[in-house]
Formats: sequence, C-alpha cells, structure tokens
Amino acid sequence: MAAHPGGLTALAPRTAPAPRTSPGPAHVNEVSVRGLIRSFGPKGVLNGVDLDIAPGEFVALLGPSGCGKSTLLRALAGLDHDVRGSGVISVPDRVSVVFQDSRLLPWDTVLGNVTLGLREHDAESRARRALAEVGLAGREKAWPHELSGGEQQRVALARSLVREPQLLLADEPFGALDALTRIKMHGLLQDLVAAHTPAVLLVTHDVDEAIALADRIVVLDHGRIATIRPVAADIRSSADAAGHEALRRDLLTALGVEAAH
Ligand SMILES: Nc1ncnc2c1ncn2[C@@H]1O[C@H](COP(=O)(O)OP(=O)(O)OP(=O)(O)O)[C@@H](O)[C@H]1O
Repeated sequence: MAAHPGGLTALAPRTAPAPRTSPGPAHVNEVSVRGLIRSFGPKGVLNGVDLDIAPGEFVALLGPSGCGKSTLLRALAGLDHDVRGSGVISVPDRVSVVFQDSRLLPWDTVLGNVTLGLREHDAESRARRALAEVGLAGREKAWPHELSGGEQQRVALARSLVREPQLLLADEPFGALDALTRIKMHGLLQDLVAAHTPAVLLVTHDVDEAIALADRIVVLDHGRIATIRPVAADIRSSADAAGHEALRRDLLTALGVEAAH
C-alpha cells in the first residue's frame, strides 16, 4: 500500500457498506483519506475531507462545479505535488486513472497505447485481451484519430484495466459522450468492474449515472463531504425500484438543484 503525503501507519478501519465483491471478513480499506486539505493560493478547496473506500467498492463523487471533486481525485492519483495542503492519503500500489478525454498518444496505435509502459513479456497478449474486453478486437492497428470518442474512451479503459489496478480513478470519463454512447459505456464499465474488481472512485456531474453505477454516493460541498448515501442493488439496477426516486431527489437537493418531475 502506498501512502502520501507523509505516510500512513495505522488507521482504525471504518464500517463501509458491503462492496459488490466479498473481500473476506476482515479487510483493510483500499483507500483511506483523513483530514485532507488543499488550497490554490489563498483559495481553500478541500477543507478536511475524510473518505474510505473498501476493496471492490464503487464510490461515485458528486458535487457542484468547482467544489473540488477533481482536486480530490488528483490527490488520490498523486498528481498534485504542486498544490499546498495537508492530511493523510493511503492508496494501493496499483492505481489507474481515466479522464474525460482519453489522453491517447496520437502517434501510437491502439495496441501501442494500451501496452505503453508495460514491461511484462506477455504485455501484448494481455493488451489484446483487454481490447477484446472493451469491444475493440480487430482495431489494434488503428490510430487514435480513426476512432470515435466512445471508442477512444474504450481504449483508455483497456489501458487502465490491463494494469489490473486495485483502484480505478475516473474523472467524468463519459462526460463528453452522447447520451446513447454513455449508456453503453455504463454497461461496459459495470462488466469490467465485475471482472477485474478494482475499487472505483468515479467523479461525475450526473446523479443518474451515479445511482446506476455506484455502491455508495458521496456529495462534496464547500470542501467537505456533506452527504453519503448507499445505493441498494435494486435501486441501482432499476429506476422503477422503490426508493429510487427518493434517493434521486435527495441527491439533487444535496446538490442544490430542484428535482424535475
Ligand atoms: N491548478 C489550479 N490553480 C488554481 N486554481 C485551481 C486549480 N485547479 C483547480 N482550481 C480551483 O479549485 C477549485 C476546485 O476545482 P476542481 O477542478 O477540483 O473542481 P470540480 O468540482 O472538479 O469542478 P467541475 O465539476 O467543474 O469539474 C475551483 O475553484 C478551481 O478553479
């Protein structure tokens, strides 16, 4: 387990909702954040965030624009060395990140993008398998510019999952996609998470996306976690389930938005 900044020695395990997978009776949280503070110059963004994510748990992070969701995700990814702050973060060794744009290297093929940085002797066969998993078998030699936005995000997912992350950080990965592609990508992400069982932190603006995918939804507001809501499996899988509409309304209220009927 990697700890930054300052290292993490002992954390009291907290009770977390049951993840999709069964990690065993006694397990350490995959992610632990305590008292996280981040500011840009005089502007405080994160103001004492505490967050645990259990192994295999899928957490969605909602919050008003500018509330610090990406700042939190970047802190977990270790991508914020230039930011002032304090607090303790513990994350696993293998962390993958997916962003809203696929960030593929334009000068390399699809296969080259997925194997990038992998040194294992079976990297290519694993990358081919990952591409097949995301529905891109046969497109290994394509260039990124030959792919649609949704296909590029599929490659980004394959590139992340081929590394078998214990934690997948996703910052609005479907935010730039059309509604139909986004729904297909939800199904794909669910399948991939079921197969690879990483813990997931998904940053999203979309309450319905959060309910459809997450075991637990966390709302960030004014630099702190304001609301935490578990999502029951039946509510996750059906908008008609009892409690679905009430959860949706509560989350919209927590976001300061009136629910449309
Ligand atoms: N590199 C930076 N320099 C200065 N201010 C920054 C920087 N990055 C983010 N901020 C500020 O920090 C605040 C939080 O930004 P962040 O991107 O984390 O918010 P967010 O909740 O992810 O927003 P959105 O939902 O709009 O993507 C914003 O006010 C933003 O302007």
